[in-house]
Amino acid sequence: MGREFMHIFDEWAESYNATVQGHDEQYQAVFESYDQILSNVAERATGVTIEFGIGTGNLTEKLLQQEVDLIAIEPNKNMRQLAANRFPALTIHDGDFIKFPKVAKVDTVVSSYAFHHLTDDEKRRAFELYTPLLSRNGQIVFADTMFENEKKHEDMIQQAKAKGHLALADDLSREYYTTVPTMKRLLHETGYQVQFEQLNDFVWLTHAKKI
Ligand SMILES: C[S@@+](CC[C@H](N)C(=O)[O-])C[C@H]1O[C@@H](n2cnc3c(N)ncnc32)[C@H](O)[C@@H]1O
Repeated sequence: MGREFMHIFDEWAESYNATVQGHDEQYQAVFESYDQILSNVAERATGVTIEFGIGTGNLTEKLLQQEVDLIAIEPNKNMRQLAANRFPALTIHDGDFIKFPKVAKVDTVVSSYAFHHLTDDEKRRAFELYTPLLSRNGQIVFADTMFENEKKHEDMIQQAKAKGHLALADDLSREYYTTVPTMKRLLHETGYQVQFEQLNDFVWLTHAKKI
């Protein structure tokens, strides 16, 4: 579920790695410190780790280097193909944050730049699904665009418009970017304690531990 933005990735897959490297001016601030952001997520992963929305596999590569036991999930066919070419030995499952192959216990759930494709109700549903799957000290580690509050979200849309970054402004208005207080509430209500860290002007780290 939350697959309504697939057509964007059909188009974007081929040039995605150029975007994260800063070649698209509109998205430079979103992908500022991209490599460190992904390392920050990967370094926290232990044991059986499920990654949602692997895209071209940039976080995946770091997770494989750390030798976690990885289950890779990606709903977009073009992205899956690019990642499959990069990691021929890895099975990449067609799935999403909510519909994914049945798995036994998981120690870590990770994702980068993807959770905003779910509405807040779907985010809650995802956390509810992960709670029984996670082991006793299980954790969720996500890096994604979020905002301190709704006003900050609106300010960033206006700033993007003022800079002529209309594609970014559209994206920030269209997709389901949430706020830190909402994320905190959803996690508390579904059985987690959580800490947040801001990693650039857009991206926050969410590190939740099952209570
Ligand atoms: C911006 S890319 C991020 C890719 C990679 N994780 C990274 O950090 O570079 C977002 C990815 O999320 C995937 N995606 C979109 N909707 C999703 C959903 N509902 N569940 C899981 N992944 C989703 C897209 O297909 C795409 O590969």
